[in-house]
Amino acid sequence: MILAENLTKVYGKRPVLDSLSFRVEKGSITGFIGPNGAGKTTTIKIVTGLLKRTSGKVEVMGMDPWNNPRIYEKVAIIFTSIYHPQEVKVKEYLHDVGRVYERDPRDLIEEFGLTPHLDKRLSQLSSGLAQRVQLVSALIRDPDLIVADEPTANLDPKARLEFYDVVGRLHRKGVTFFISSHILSELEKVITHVVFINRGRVTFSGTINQALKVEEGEIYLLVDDPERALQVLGKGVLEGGYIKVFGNLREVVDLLDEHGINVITVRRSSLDEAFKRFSNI
Ligand SMILES: Nc1ncnc2c1ncn2[C@@H]1O[C@H](COP(=O)(O)OP(=O)(O)OP(=O)(O)O)[C@@H](O)[C@H]1O
Repeated sequence: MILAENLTKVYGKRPVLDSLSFRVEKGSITGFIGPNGAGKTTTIKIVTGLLKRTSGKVEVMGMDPWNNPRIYEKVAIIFTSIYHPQEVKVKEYLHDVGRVYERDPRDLIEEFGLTPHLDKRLSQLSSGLAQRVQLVSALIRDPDLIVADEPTANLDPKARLEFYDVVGRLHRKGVTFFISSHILSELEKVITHVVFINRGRVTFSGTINQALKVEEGEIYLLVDDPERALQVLGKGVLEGGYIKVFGNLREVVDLLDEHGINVITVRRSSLDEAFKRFSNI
């Protein structure tokens, strides 16, 4: 869906992106993770055709995004807040987008519970509601790919969960996501792939399972027979329904499997720790 090869961006003489290479697989929810100033926004602007790269290759759905309005037919962008004149009313904004993409937005407005808010001005919306309006405006074009730059940065925890709920729902309908964030805790639950960036360099790119793979560490397991699992393992404790055990994930899961115990969910070290490990922080 997205391919970047040796992508660089230099501002003046300052290199901000240093030979970035990564992929966003079709059908994935890829988290783009790095601290402030790492280069996430710069990368996202290049990928969505808003900024010209200095060198390297970028393809989005097989197209070079620079100077290519065709990518906006199938790619939608979501920012932290709506970049649009704030005195405009929700209904004017969404109907205008609908006219551009020749689609009636009324079903989406209803589906996303925006009907009672249509007469509000964008400036009057709570951040959660504003983000829902942005999502609907993105969905009007029926995108195959949604690129989001820190979409939850302004949201309270409840609105963040709602946002990722919608992401999960759209993903099941086939939309691919590339989402930048430095708030990792909720991203971890929803993403399938991850690209770590630090100081303009990609430090890791792969599946979430690869990113969280640790040789030995603390593992949390949800199994169908926790009592027997503890007996089989000969170590570990039960914590809020999960078995917490220190060990090698592969060995632990294989051992339980040999004894016919079904592992329902595995949780390992957090994305935060993985990012630090890959970035040598
Ligand atoms: N127009 C510009 N001119 C010069 N330097 C810039 C420009 N835009 C961004 N930078 C610099 O490039 C670096 C990367 O910025 P970028 O906004 O891409 O990072 P980021 O990972 O998105 O961080 P944040 O979460 O803070 O936005 C920063 O050091 C920033 O100061």
